[in-house]
Amino acid sequence: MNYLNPDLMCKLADVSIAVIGAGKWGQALQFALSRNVTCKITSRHTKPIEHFVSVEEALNCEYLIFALPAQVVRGWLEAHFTFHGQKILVAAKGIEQGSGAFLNEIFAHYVPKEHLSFLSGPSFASEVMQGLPTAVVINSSNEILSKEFASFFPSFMKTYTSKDVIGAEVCGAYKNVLAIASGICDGLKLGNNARASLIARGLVEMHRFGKYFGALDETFLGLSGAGDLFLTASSTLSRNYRVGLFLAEGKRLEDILLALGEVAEGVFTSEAICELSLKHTIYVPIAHEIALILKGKEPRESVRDLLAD
Ligand SMILES: NC(=O)C1=CN([C@@H]2O[C@H](COP(=O)(O)OP(=O)(O)OC[C@H]3O[C@@H](n4cnc5c(N)ncnc54)[C@H](OP(=O)(O)O)[C@@H]3O)[C@@H](O)[C@H]2O)C=CC1
Ligand SMILES: O=C(CO)COP(=O)(O)O
Repeated sequence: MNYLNPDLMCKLADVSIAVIGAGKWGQALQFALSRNVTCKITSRHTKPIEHFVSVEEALNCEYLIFALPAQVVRGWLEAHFTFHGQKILVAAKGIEQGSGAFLNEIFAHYVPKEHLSFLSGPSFASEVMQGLPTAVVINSSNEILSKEFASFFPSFMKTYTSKDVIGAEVCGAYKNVLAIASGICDGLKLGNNARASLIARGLVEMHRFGKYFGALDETFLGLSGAGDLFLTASSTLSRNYRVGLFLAEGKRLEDILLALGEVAEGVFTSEAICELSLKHTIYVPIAHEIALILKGKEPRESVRDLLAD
């Protein structure tokens, strides 16, 4: 059943929109948007998906949704993208390792700010793929753009809008690191008290980090912050949480990532957060310990250090 009014449905029929990146999230977003619009999709590898098109054809669409891992976005834009008025929704969640650049900073080299928006909130691709109720936030300095993208989403996905781009970005990226921490905590069987404390302290830590970059308090209490953190840090559906579980079992990171076969952004973002916190003197003890564990530190030693801190 579609409850959209007939005028809006006529307009939606003409929308030209494509998803860039046919991984788990890209395919789930295409599935969701296809309830209302004809949504094309493209990817590095050709896939047998309806409305799969070439990169060139996708880039000719008026609306583009980027569902690529954060670490490859800059290279992809450099290789393929020319701006000719497209409106963009960035669906990735991560901070670039090495530069410490936020995605809005990377995209700003290619696209004017008023053409950019960012998706956030608790949204496992596998549940969106089943049409289960999901709430997300579209964040942009351009509220008209946020509302345009919001109008494309199906009724099972409730969309909110916000102007706090940096807040949404920090929350989406930081919670992946905290999900690894939570997976480690559960993998070590430290108990429910420990996990709740870790998630609560994690929320304080990501708030402190985000405030430094100008994020709004309310973003951390809402869907983008607490919502996505609670989801990801407490479910084996999360790839980042599963990375943590396997690290606690003593598995090697290379083997974990190979077996995962999908991106776990927290692995790279933990390093980016450490780089930024060092540069700007921000206290980020959990992200710091996760970065050390990913480089080989014994997880139990990190727990001891965090408790002693
Ligand atoms: N999965 C989820 O539940 C959610 C994911 N996200 C975020 O969305 C982003 C994408 O995640 P997800 O789709 O799940 O990840 P996947 O690992 O499932 O897919 C990654 C996609 O990126 C493409 N890709 C990988 N490396 C390159 C490269 N070097 N050049 C071009 N394309 C590349 C792959 O293309 P190909 O398959 O053609 O090789 C694939 O389409 C991440 O930032 C993630 O945090 C956000 C919310 C929910
Ligand atoms: O961002 C997500 C849900 O909102 C997906 O988390 P994972 O990448 O850890 O699976």
